[in-house]
Amino acid sequence: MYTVSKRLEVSASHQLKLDYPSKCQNLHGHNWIIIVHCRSKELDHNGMVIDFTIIKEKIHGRLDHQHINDVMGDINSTAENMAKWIADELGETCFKVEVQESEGNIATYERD
Ligand SMILES: Nc1nc2c(c(=O)[nH]1)N=C([C@H](O)[C@H](O)COP(=O)(O)OP(=O)(O)OP(=O)(O)O)CN2
Ligand SMILES: [Zn+2]
Repeated sequence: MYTVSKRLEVSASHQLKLDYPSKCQNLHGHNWIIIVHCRSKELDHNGMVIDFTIIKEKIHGRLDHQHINDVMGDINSTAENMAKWIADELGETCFKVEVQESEGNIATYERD
């Protein structure tokens, strides 16, 4: 099994939809650190699990300097939901995504 990991930095804005009062409902921003992990038993004909540049285009290209709520539509822009959304964007080869919102706040999504 081969594994590749790609670290991305995404500067963007969001606001959470919550059923309790919170400062996080206000428009604010983060410099998210996102680590994407992809794996495959076989390499493609280019000798890759997935091209790092493709990961950057698909994720950084969609999220950086955007309003995350607009990109994710009806999905609440929590770090947990962002991690799942990123995994779904990349497809089956992506088995784990870590989303770090700030130094102490990290969410991880892993496929079963
Ligand atoms: N489980 C989750 N909890 C929270 C999320 C989330 O995505 N998943 N997100 C937020 C907000 O986005 C908010 O911006 C972060 O809140 P907070 O922890 O207060 O963030 P700080 O950067 O101020 O954290 P410090 O620990 O004070 O540095 C809230 N909760
Ligand atoms: Zn936030």
